[in-house]
Amino acid sequence: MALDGTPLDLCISDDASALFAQSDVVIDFTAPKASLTHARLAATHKTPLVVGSTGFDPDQQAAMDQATAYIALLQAANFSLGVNLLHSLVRQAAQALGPEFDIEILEMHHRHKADAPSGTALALGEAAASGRGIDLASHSDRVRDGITGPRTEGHIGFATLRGGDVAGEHAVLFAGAGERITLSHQASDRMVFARGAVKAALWLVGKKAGQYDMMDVLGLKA
Ligand SMILES: NC(=O)C1=CN([C@@H]2O[C@H](COP(=O)(O)OP(=O)(O)OC[C@H]3O[C@@H](n4cnc5c(N)ncnc54)[C@H](OP(=O)(O)O)[C@@H]3O)[C@@H](O)[C@H]2O)C=CC1
Ligand SMILES: O=C(O)C1=N[C@H](C(=O)O)C[C@H](O)C1
Repeated sequence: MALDGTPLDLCISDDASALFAQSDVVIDFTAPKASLTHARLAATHKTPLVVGSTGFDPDQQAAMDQATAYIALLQAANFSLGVNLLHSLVRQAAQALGPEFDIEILEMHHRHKADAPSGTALALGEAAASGRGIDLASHSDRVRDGITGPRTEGHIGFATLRGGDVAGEHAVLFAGAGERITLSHQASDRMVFARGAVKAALWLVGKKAGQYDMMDVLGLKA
């Protein structure tokens, strides 16, 4: 029942298997281990699945990828229009500016966030690395502490802030000699993620098994 008394027609249950069996599509924003369980249930019931959870380690992500042989799986670290557009802008800037510009990615989230750097920061890192033509895993500095020495040339740096109720802020800095460009996005309301996820779920129904992301939904694929 909504606050104004309107019936919501929602069913709340702890039977995930029944949920997957009876749904046209499922949206999951939980945590990596739970999302893996849900991907297995989705594969069993052939139910399309939208996943927003972040913080998967490489083995967990590989297991998620395997599910795409059986179901339409749409996974995205960020369901806002702005961040998905930012991916394209970052790739373009990284390519145009070249290696004389150092790339640093800064993110801030609310005090409850479990994973760092955020999934969005890592995805923006992937976009920058692809614009640069480098592999992110072997060209990133995710933590700096103590006598670190000079910046490692060509690496992409990450910095993480946590506090309060910040919905999600990301900035990608391109720092060169005598000038700096910053591309940034601020989410001021977590509803942008919820609305994006519902849009993605409606888009995913009826799609063949495979891997999809928010760029597919928004028509932003290069
Ligand atoms: N892609 C995007 O656009 C966005 C992604 N996220 C990501 O979504 C995830 C959740 O974030 P957030 O909502 O802030 O986190 P919360 O901790 O507020 O919510 C997580 C929810 O998942 C539930 N949950 C955890 N494990 C299970 C399980 N095994 N079975 C069923 N439910 C489970 C929790 O239930 P309980 O409370 O009972 O433990 C809780 O309700 C994070 O990984 C976050 O980074 C968040 C916002 C946007
Ligand atoms: O945990 C959050 O809140 C968010 N998580 C996602 C991430 O890790 O990038 C997306 C958004 O920034 C909010």
